[in-house]
Amino acid sequence: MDSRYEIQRRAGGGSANASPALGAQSRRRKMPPRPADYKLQIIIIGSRGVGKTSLMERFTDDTFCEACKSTVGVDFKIKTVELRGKKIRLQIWDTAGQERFNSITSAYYRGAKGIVLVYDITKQETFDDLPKWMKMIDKYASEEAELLLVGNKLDCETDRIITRQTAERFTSRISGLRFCEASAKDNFNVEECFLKLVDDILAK
Ligand SMILES: Nc1nc2c(ncn2[C@@H]2O[C@H](COP(=O)(O)OP(=O)(O)OP(=O)(O)O)[C@@H](O)[C@H]2O)c(=O)[nH]1
Repeated sequence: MDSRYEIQRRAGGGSANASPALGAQSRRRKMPPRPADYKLQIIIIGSRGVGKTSLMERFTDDTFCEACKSTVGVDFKIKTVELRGKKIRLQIWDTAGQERFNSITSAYYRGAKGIVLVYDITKQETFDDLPKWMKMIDKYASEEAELLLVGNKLDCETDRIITRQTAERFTSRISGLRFCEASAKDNFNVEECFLKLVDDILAK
């Protein structure tokens, strides 16, 4: 993985300047955490059951839930990362995939600097829904927002319906849309996808 993509460790930062007389434990207690240089909001959207919550939880807590409850409305988690020498506090919004929540979830698009649009590589309908989600982005999100399409459940390769080429063809028709495949279950490419998005936001 690119060495720039270094996840911030909660404890120990900046302890080299502390008095040598202090033990490691007290140094940790005395040092106030360095405030974040940037605060960014990222929103995860896509059809029901594609793995939005699972991707968020894998990225923020490194956990995976086999039988998660469907998201009602919106939920969020915080994760702090270091990229390009900056400390960035990410607020990640996980939205419900069910259409009946669209009026609630659409309110969260505007503030997002990054949008993660997810489909399930084993479910045709979740890919067919992408134009509908793109319309939601056009309608509610900032034009400045960075967009990332994620084909999730890569661990289910034998059940794959949507080829990588098909998804790449879709991506190439939409300016500024990036693409990656990942598995929240196997923890494959999840961190890389999120960090690439954040890096693109910072580069802007
Ligand atoms: N095999 C596999 N299953 C996954 C993966 N990611 C999520 N799942 C499963 O897919 C189901 C739905 O996952 P969620 O994360 O709840 O999906 P969601 O998109 O948040 O769903 P809604 O909240 O209903 O919109 C769960 O049973 C997960 O365990 C993955 O990468 N691989």
